[in-house]
Amino acid sequence: MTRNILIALLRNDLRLHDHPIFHLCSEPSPSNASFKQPVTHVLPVYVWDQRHVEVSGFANLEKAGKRSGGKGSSQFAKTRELGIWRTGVHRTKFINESVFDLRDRLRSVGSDLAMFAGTPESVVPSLVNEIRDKGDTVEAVYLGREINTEEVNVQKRLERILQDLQCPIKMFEGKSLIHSRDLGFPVSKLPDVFTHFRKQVEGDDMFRPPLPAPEKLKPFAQVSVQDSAGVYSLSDKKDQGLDKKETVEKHLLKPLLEEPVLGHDELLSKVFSSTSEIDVPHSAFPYRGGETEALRRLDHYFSGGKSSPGASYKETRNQMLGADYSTKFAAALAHGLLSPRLIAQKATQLDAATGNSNNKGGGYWILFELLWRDYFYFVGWKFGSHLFTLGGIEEELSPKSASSKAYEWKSTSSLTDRKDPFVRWSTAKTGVPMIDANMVELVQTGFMSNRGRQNVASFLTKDLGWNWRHGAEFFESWLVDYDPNSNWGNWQYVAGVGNDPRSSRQFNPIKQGKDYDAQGEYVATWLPVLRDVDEKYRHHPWTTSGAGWEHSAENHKTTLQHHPFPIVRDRAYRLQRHPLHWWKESVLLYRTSASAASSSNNAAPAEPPTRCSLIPHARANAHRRSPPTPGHRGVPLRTSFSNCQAVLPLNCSNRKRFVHISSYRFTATKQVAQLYVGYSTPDAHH
Ligand SMILES: Cc1cc2nc3c(=O)[nH]c(=O)nc-3n(C[C@H](O)[C@H](O)[C@H](O)COP(=O)(O)OP(=O)(O)OC[C@H]3O[C@@H](n4cnc5c(N)ncnc54)[C@H](O)[C@@H]3O)c2cc1C
Repeated sequence: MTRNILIALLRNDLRLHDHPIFHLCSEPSPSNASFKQPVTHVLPVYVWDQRHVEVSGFANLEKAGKRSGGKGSSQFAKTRELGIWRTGVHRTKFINESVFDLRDRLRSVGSDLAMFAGTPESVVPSLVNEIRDKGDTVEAVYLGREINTEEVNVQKRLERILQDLQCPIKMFEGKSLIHSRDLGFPVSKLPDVFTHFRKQVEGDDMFRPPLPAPEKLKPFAQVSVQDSAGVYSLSDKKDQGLDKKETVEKHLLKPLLEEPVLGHDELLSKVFSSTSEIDVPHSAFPYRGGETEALRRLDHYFSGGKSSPGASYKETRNQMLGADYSTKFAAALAHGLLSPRLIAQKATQLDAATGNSNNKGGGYWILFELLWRDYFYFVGWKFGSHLFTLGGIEEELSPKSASSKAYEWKSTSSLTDRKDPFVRWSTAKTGVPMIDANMVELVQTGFMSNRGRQNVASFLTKDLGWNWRHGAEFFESWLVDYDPNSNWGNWQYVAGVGNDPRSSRQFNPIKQGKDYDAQGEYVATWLPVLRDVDEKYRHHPWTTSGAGWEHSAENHKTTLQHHPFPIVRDRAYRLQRHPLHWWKESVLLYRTSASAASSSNNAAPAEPPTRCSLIPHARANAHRRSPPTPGHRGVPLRTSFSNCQAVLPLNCSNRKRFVHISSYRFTATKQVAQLYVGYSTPDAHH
């Protein structure tokens, strides 16, 4: 009997529940399955895409060439700017676990999964041809719709190739909480500010109910194809053990471990066992990939009514230690192990059960965050490739404002230069505990809390003035939950080139540390050297003596030999010719050191600020000025003080010279201040 086969190409939708394609392929066929001819068999297919994951660890694999979307053997799955692995060890392991879990789950409902490495544009047409050569028919190729540039290009190429083969292709939307057709406006009219978006879409019926997982699927279509460029069948290599999770993982990790990124082997060697299991005792993300584990986590988070972790989400979500302070659903969402609608349904049910249906319960706030995810998804859809450009989507939204800002992003010239500020940031050597601890956590576990992400992104882009795309690529490599829209969208947002661009979105990592990690437990967990430092000083160990910078530098040398000086101080030495940098860095260092404060020669306003962001044109002027000489009255800098947080110490010093903020004065609006930054000799200081 002729088989009529439906090919289901899976990408970031590795689950059975709320899966429109598996729903249509369930047995018996649901009433909305409008096939041309009755489908007799289904062929679920997963392809390890050579453009995203490095596949050269598989013996005799021939990579796809240009016609099939690849670049042959010259192609490595590396990022564009930094040239680091696009999918690092943690996410590679997680996806592999997820793929094998899906295979097991498919088997449990009477189906299976065909696994390949290469490109979908090579694999799918080969399958179509093979099926037809055997005298069977192909009903269609079904796949989940992706909206980002590269994925859209894959879809377009597939469409073209399948059109030539006269094989229908159909795409299904299943990534977002709200279906694009239910938004109430076309994606092109997406509001530019999140709050406006939320207010327009929020409501009791904003999301469709999730589809149930099929109890039985149509039988699996066994199809064998010959290996060729871009087509490397793992399922057909049982003799090499490539139908086993552990063997596939070993081959996938091989190139990543042989060529570690940025010297991170040092950090990773502490957590990798000889069997390449990763063991991190304090990991906030101790989870494996796969729908099975994701559903278990979902159940855990929402079980227990008022005492469930979900019920207290609003109060705990900004913490940084432990598994339950936030949902940890992001990785499951990124790879489609959990449907956002199932999470939203459970969150709503939790609020109803705990008497919190008034938008005040933990469930509501989880939904709120899922709307942020949706927002970035639709931003990615609307702005396409602008999600990835240096000028960001602001260039599209308001080109005038974007060009007036004239950011001077700094870039890394060599990843092997350990003194390079970006390399120090990415190897957890900035000397600022809140930043370094988060970076260690990321590299060792593949996860970082939202609080941490905001801080390290702000530090890289605002304190160091670094090219934000370097940071985004670094996150892409290391995050288990990497998602193009959430990652690049958030990086743009923090860098001030995305939606709602504001240059003042800058965090003070020391204050943030004190607010969210008061005892310094988080930083001491990931930077054990800080265990020996008094809790009060863990976020600024250089002030341990309490006597200001000079003494603390001595103290630092003796007690914190393995903890670097803050990078901002090092840079201050090197950038003496740029008064602006002096000023910025001095403020960063000294705003926490109460003992450094002394009086100003001008009358001080009642509440002098510490968090200052420069008005852009002052930045440009400051760069043009010649360096001030000792005794010079100072360089006037106009600053905006809308984010004031604490008292600004007025006199700042460093070992060789002293820089002081000699005076400041508020204008009538109290929004703008004139700041005079001057130098004096060490003798003159006391
Ligand atoms: C610079 C930067 C990069 C980021 N990169 C990613 C990324 O690649 N992938 C990713 O999923 N999230 C990213 N985020 C958003 C957020 O930090 C993570 O989603 C969150 O920390 C994951 O932990 P959780 O699942 O416990 O989140 P929870 O606090 O439990 O939130 C629940 C869910 O809401 C969504 N969510 C929460 N906050 C955001 C947000 N700001 N933007 C978009 N969705 C959000 C996530 O899907 C998350 O799983 C990034 C944030 C920043 C500042």
